[in-house]
Amino acid sequence: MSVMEATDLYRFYHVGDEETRALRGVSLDVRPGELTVLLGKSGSGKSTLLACLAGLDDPDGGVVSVNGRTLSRQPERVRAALRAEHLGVMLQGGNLIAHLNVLDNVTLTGRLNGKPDEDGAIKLLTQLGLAERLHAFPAQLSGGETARASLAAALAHRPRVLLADEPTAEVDAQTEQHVIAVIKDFVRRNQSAAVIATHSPRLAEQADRVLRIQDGRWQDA
Ligand SMILES: Nc1ncnc2c1ncn2[C@@H]1O[C@H](COP(=O)(O)OP(=O)(O)OP(=O)(O)O)[C@@H](O)[C@H]1O
Repeated sequence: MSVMEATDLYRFYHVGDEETRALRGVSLDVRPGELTVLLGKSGSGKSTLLACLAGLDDPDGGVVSVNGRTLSRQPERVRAALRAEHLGVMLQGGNLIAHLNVLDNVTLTGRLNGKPDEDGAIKLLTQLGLAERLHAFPAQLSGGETARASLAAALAHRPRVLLADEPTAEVDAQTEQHVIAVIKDFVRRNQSAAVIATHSPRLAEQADRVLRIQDGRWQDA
C-alpha cells in the first residue's frame, strides 16, 4: 500500500518562446516506512517534482494523490487542507514565516490542525541542535539553522509524508548526520515516508530507495 502516488507527471515551463520540459512522464509510489532519495544534476527536475507532490505546483499532465485523496488540480483550499493534514513540506530557501519565532513556526501546523504540541516541538528542535534558538526569528538564523528549523516545522505535526528539498545543503558533516538521524527516526517511528531531493552522497547512502532523475525522467526509464 502506498501513502502517496504520482502517475505520469508532466510539467512544462514557458518563458517567452522557450519551453522547458521539467517533468516528462514521472511516476512514483511512496511507501510507508521508506526514505526515498531523489538524485539528479542541477536542473534535472527534482524541485519541480517535489512541488507537484506537495500540491504547491500543478502538473500539466498526470495525477498526484496522498492517502488515497487526489491532490493535483484541486482548488487551493483543498490542497492546503490535504497538505496540513498529511504532508510536511520543506522547500529550498526554507518555509519559515518571518514574523514568528522558531518555536512558533514549528508549532504552527499543529495548532492549525487543532493538535498543538509545544513539548514535541521543543524536543525535535533540541534533537536538531536548535535548543538555544527557540526564540530567534528567521532573519537571525544562519543558512544551516534555517534549514534545520524548516525541517522541524515540516515534521512537528507528524505528517504521513515528508517532502524535503536539500535539507542538508548548508550544514557541516556532523550536523548532517544529526539531520539524517532525525529523518530516519521520524520515518521508522511513525511508519511515515520521506521523499528527499539532495546532492549529498551521505544522505543517499542511508536511503531505502534511491531514484535518479535526468532531464525530467527517471534515468533508467
Ligand atoms: N518557474 C520556472 N520557470 C521556468 N523554468 C523553470 C522554473 N522552475 C524550474 N524551471 C526549469 O525547470 C528545470 C527543472 O528545474 P528544477 O528546479 O526542478 O531542477 P532541480 O533538479 O531541482 O535543480 P537543483 O538541483 O539546482 O535544485 C530547469 O531547467 C529549470 O531551469
